[in-house]
Amino acid sequence: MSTMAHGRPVFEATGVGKTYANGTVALTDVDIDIREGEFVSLVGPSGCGKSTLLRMIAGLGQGTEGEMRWWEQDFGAVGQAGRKLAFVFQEAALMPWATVARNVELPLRLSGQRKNAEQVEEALEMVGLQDFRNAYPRELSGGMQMRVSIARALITKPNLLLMDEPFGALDEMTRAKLNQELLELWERLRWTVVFVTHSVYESVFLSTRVVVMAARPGRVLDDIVIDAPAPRSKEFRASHEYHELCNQVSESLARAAVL
Ligand SMILES: Nc1ncnc2c1ncn2[C@@H]1O[C@H](COP(=O)(O)OP(=O)(O)OP(=O)(O)O)[C@@H](O)[C@H]1O
Repeated sequence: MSTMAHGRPVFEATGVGKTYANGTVALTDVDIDIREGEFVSLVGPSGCGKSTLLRMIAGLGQGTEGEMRWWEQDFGAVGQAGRKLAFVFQEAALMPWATVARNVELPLRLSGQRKNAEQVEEALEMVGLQDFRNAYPRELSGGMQMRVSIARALITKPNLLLMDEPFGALDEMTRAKLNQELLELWERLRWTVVFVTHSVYESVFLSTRVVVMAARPGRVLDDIVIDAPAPRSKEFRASHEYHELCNQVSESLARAAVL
């Protein structure tokens, strides 16, 4: 899987810094290079700038220093064929008055597209929610609501999927199940993913690379390649290799915490 690091560049940041208007230095001198097909997790102590960086990759907020490139171009090129990105937030953020199908369809409607039934079905099928197309969000568990949120991102057929702690609010069992499902989708569809998490275990299970960040000011401390082959499953979680990698990320995080 490490060979994928040689794919074409999807996102590159060089010397990127971000100082908020109130003077908080959220990021300083960040260099990061994300290649096609990678699954990159951002981990680090609270306040190290993970969400800030993810939002900047999404074009939601500019840096105050440095340079960012998307598919070797500026942000203006994002949205064209082969250069689409989608964002999944920690909260499922569904419209409570609309059915699952209507929620999933939203991005297509917002872009003025009609006759979306087939694509809605396809997206629902990817997350295993075909039988819930007419249900309302309140009728679903937290894990199912998050699946709807993921389907709503997938319907746009993104090339780059940005996920900000999507499973942070779920119980361990549901989280492990959704990790497995996400990985299976990633193995099948081969998007590039940038994933923010607080969980070392989750980051190692999912990623081809774990980027460890430190706080005050937010910066990249370590970049750890997770060179375990796909498909990853319960056996990988139980393996010696997995635990070794988790230790490596934990040690790096411990260093980040005392900096
Ligand atoms: N809109 C804003 N205005 C001012 N400061 C902000 C803003 N958003 C974030 N910050 C600050 O920037 C720093 C980085 O925040 P950010 O949310 O990116 O970190 P994080 O690593 O995602 O944190 P967490 O793990 O707690 O979600 C923090 O000190 C935070 O208080």
